[in-house]
Amino acid sequence: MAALAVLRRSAPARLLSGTLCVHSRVLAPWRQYQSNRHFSNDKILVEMDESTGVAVMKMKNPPVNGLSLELLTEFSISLEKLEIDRGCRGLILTSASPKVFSAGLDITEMCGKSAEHYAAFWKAVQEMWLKLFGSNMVTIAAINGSSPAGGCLMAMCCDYRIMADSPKYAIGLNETQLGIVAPFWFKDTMTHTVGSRVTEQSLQLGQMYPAPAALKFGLVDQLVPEDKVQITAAAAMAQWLSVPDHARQITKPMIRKPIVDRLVKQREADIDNFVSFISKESIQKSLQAYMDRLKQKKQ
Ligand SMILES: CCCCCCCCCCCCC/C=C/C(=O)SCCNC(=O)CCNC(=O)[C@H](O)C(C)(C)COP(=O)(O)OP(=O)(O)OC[C@H]1O[C@@H](n2cnc3c(N)ncnc32)[C@H](O)[C@@H]1OP(=O)(O)O
Repeated sequence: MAALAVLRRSAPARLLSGTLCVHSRVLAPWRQYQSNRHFSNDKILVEMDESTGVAVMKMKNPPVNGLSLELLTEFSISLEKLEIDRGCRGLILTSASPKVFSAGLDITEMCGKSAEHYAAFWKAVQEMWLKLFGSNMVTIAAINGSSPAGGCLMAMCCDYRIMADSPKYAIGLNETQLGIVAPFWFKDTMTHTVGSRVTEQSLQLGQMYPAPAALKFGLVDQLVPEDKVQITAAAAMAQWLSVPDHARQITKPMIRKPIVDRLVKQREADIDNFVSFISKESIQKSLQAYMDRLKQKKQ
């Protein structure tokens, strides 16, 4: 068993993330974490149940859990801590705010900032994706509200998705509706989840799907009443964890490693693409107009 535990924390982590070098940097917080099984940053709350080996991670960036640079950074640090914790086998990702899982990338991080800021922000988005999509743990998204764009990306990174059964809540990659373009690794993640044809159509149209429609083509795996999302996620996790870790952990990268590697190989070029795209005056105008529409919706 000890050998298997080592396998869980070594080989697949190397295979998937390509970011093992950061482990040494997190040793100090990890020691702190050992004595305190709940930890909280400003934007991320983690509750670890030692009896089940399952951590519940809640995003808490009201009002809509916009994925800001701060949230993304805290997310990646927290996930890294769990990843190296031998007692943690599963992660349930959810929102501390009712009605919204995540509104996706915080648009204010992509408006009117410097090229250096855009580069740092995009690197944090990449890091979140590499860690979550490449995680060794069983990952389940408990989608307790709307989940556009980057929120949908996070949910798709997980192994299994449970969503609140309400037509009020929608999920999808709506980037083109903002006049922006989902990068290739967003597209790869959606293709991995629902296949090429649906992805092609969804991405071009920037389609948001109400929960019942999302279930029909497998963008989410299960719908349950809103107040049952967390308990259902815990039950699904127990089922996933009944599979021996070593077998599941060798299987997961068979599918995901080539997708992860594609971004790892061109991270810098992808950052350059993002910075040059987002800095264009026409794109800035589109984003500003979209933000104005969001605010007008309320009046
Ligand atoms: C050669 C070319 C190569 C191409 C290269 C490609 C390079 C890459 C290009 C760029 C790629 C970027 C990828 C982007 C991904 C994203 O995630 S973009 C974000 C998209 N998100 C959205 O569209 C969501 C918008 N929000 C909503 O739909 C709703 O807010 C909600 C989530 C459904 C919640 O609704 P409700 O509860 O009614 O809240 P609201 O009243 O609408 O909002 C409350 C306040 O929050 C603000 N807000 C909402 N979303 C965001 C956000 N994403 N970022 C920042 N702020 C947001 C909203 O404006 C309200 O603000 P106030 O009025 O000040 O209260």
